[in-house]
Amino acid sequence: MANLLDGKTTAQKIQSQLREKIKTLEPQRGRPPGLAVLMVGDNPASAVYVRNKEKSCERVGIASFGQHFPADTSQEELKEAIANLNEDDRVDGILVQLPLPEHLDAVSLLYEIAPHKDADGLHPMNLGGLVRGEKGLRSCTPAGVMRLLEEYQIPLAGKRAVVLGRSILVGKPMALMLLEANCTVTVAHSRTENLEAIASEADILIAAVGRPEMVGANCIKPGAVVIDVGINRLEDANGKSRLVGDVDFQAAEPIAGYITPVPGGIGPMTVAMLLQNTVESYQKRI
Ligand SMILES: Nc1nc(=O)c2c([nH]1)NC[C@@H]1CN(c3ccc(C(=O)N[C@@H](CCC(=O)O)C(=O)O)cc3)C=[N+]21
Ligand SMILES: [Mg+2]
Repeated sequence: MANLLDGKTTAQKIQSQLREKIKTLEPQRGRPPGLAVLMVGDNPASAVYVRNKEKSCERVGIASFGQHFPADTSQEELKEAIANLNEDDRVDGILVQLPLPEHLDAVSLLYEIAPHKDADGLHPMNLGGLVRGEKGLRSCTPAGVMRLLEEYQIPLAGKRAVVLGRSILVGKPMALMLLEANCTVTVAHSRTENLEAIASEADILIAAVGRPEMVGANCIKPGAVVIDVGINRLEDANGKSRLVGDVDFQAAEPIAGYITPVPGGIGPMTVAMLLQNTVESYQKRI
């Protein structure tokens, strides 16, 4: 049976370290770090994540400046809200919760966030820094994956990594971070031919496709490190909802060497990295 990569415990450890850091910095600074999460509309999954983020902020001592906008909010109104937060000295991190309602253009909004307050690492400036291998704010989910691999001292240099998915939020930055860690990286996606054959060559397999339990036994090399980034809410016959990843955990666990659970894997690591990015911006500001 595979070893479990415990994101929940690791995230708690990171959060306690951040809490200690804030305790020493806050008296010197005269204010706590601040994070603003902007949510538009009533996507129930987003509402859960945003609530989790705010609870975690409270636990470590980060002030929340979250704003919840109605579904029919205009692009201009959001731009103005971001501009105000850019100017607000109490705010160190800004995040626009994705996905946004159809009528809004997420890509152009991400340009509006001041790069030094970009807690999600999605501003073109920060993505560009990642491409160039510079230090800077990093996308939270792939950063969480890297941090968890580091925690368990998984060797990466020279290993074959396969990323399933090519989103701007996860797949693309994930591939670049693995490349920076000297993996040999392949990105596979919905148009990839022979996906199973490619996946099963991976020493490190990252599943970020957004399809419940799509990655099965035929995708996994014996002993591989399997990282499940998927968060899918399924309803069972009794109408009860349960959370599953992109990996068929039951099928994968006997084959993999290491595996992340869902829940308790990359989800909590994502939140921990968001808080860490916020504290990093706070430390850098005068
Ligand atoms: N701009 C932006 N940045 C994001 O980082 C971002 C986003 N948009 N949109 C949505 C996704 C999803 N996401 C999660 C965060 C925490 C959990 C999390 O805490 N999951 C818990 C369980 C939570 C539950 O019970 O529902 C776990 O996996 O153990 C999951 C998913 C951040 N996202
Ligand atoms: Mg895809």
